[in-house]
Amino acid sequence: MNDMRLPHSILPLELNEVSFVHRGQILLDHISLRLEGHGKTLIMGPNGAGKSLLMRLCHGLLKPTEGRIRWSGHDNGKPPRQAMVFQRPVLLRRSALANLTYALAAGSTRHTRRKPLAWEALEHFGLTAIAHRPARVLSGGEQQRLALARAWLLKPEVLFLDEPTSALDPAAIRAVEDAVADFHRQGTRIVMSSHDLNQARRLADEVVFLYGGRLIEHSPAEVFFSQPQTARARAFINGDLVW
Ligand SMILES: Nc1ncnc2c1ncn2[C@@H]1O[C@H](COP(=O)(O)OP(=O)(O)OP(=O)(O)O)[C@@H](O)[C@H]1O
Repeated sequence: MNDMRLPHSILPLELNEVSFVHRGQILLDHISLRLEGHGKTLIMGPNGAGKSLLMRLCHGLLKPTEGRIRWSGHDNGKPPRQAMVFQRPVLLRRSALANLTYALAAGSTRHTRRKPLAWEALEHFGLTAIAHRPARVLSGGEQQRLALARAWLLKPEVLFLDEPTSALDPAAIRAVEDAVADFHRQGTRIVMSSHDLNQARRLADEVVFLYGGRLIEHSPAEVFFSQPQTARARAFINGDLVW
């Protein structure tokens, strides 16, 4: 597949004082963040810190209560060249192959191109043997690879992954991490949340650390892991309970 970067980039992604409030509870609190370049950003933080919410807002599934999210300087809502993979993949009650051809149809790919492209993606993600199986009976690892194959077909410039490996065994985790590296090699900007410190050390170029809905640190991975700036990040890295 060709380099996924196109001449007119949707980056930088800029969040300016973004808050998300639900029933009077501040779940994300004045987050300002700028993502650009070609790195892999790991969003880290304890349960309930707001990692998923932050990515859903960036992806355009939710609207901020306050503040502004801009792609490449525009407030135009969801830009087309970004995709999201969830912890539990959302798949249609159809075969694996049909999940892919459906996504291509929704993206208005010509009818005659859909099956060849879908087979190419199945092959790329090692899924040809299960092409005709209903997506919902696939194992967790196969479902996640199918979700990645679907995202791959969209050629996203930015890929959000919300704890994509949290329910998987080591071999399936490896397959997802290899796929993430593959996306990145093809030019896709990665933004991924994870609880797993080892995984973050393996993958991250930079870390965004959230705590209680606030952005506490945003730094290069080597700085975050060797010289965290806050006691909370230090405790998190040491595996202490963070309250
Ligand atoms: N769409 C929503 N509407 C209202 N509240 C929400 C919504 N999504 C999440 N929340 C709440 O916001 C808080 C942060 O949730 P979020 O899922 O972003 O945390 P997280 O850091 O991803 O946690 P985990 O690591 O457990 O997945 C939680 O208290 C959650 O109940």
